[in-house]
Amino acid sequence: MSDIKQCLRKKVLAERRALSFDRISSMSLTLTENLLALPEVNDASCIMAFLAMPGESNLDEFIRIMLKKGTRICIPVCLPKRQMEAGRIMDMEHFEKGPLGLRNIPSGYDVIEPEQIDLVLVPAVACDRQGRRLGMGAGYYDRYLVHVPYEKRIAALWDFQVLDEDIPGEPFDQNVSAIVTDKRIIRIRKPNGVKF
Ligand SMILES: Nc1nc2c(c(=O)[nH]1)N(C=O)[C@@H](CNc1ccc(C(=O)N[C@@H](CCC(=O)O)C(=O)O)cc1)CN2
Ligand SMILES: Nc1ncnc2c1ncn2[C@@H]1O[C@H](COP(=O)(O)OP(=O)(O)OP(=O)(O)O)[C@@H](O)[C@H]1O
Repeated sequence: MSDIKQCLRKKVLAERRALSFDRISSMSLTLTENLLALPEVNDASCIMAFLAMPGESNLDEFIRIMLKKGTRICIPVCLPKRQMEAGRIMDMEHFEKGPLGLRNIPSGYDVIEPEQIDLVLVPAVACDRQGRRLGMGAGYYDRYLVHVPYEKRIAALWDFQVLDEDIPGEPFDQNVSAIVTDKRIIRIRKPNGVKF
């Protein structure tokens, strides 16, 4: 993996670790508002979200609102060989402790196939303006998003994680078509003839 990627990851993760509780609370509020303003969110009957690890963009309130509205919500479940599947959640309780401070669903969940998902909210350590994403470095999302059309992939992260500099692309990287933060909604212009 490129040194530039590793260096960027380290820098942004350090910024994330330094966030105060109050700052996270206020950023979560506006991120939730921006997500709720997306037509894709209102049109979806099934959304794959994620359960934030400490410091990460937090979708908890968004998920609660969508569950109340009757939208089906699923979250990533890590499988062997760095594969993932989408497990359905019915509420925001009863999780188990996973690595990196992640909350995992206990076994017995319903698996939702990628074809049934209308929108995937993708976590990222950083994104650039072209929709290239830098993740935790395990490639889980790169493998999963192959099964999800480009238009259905939207990154949800804190605004300072959107970088002005380009993230070096690698052949297996899967881009997102939009980025939602606590401050803005960025639509990525797909260059003519380019297939992601
Ligand atoms: N909220 C959220 N959920 C997510 C992701 C994410 O970025 N954010 N992922 C995005 O990809 C996947 C999880 N990614 C992971 C990436 C690395 C390790 C990992 O390195 N695990 C080490 C233990 C590390 C530790 O505890 O310090 C290991 O299993 O050995 C685990 C999960 C799926 N779920
Ligand atoms: N479709 C794929 N098939 C096989 N290997 C892959 C695939 N996609 C990515 N990888 C491998 O996964 C590793 C991690 O990729 P990368 O650094 O882009 O992860 P990331 O996007 O930062 O992490 P994540 O998706 O877990 O958040 C790379 O070394 C790459 O070789």
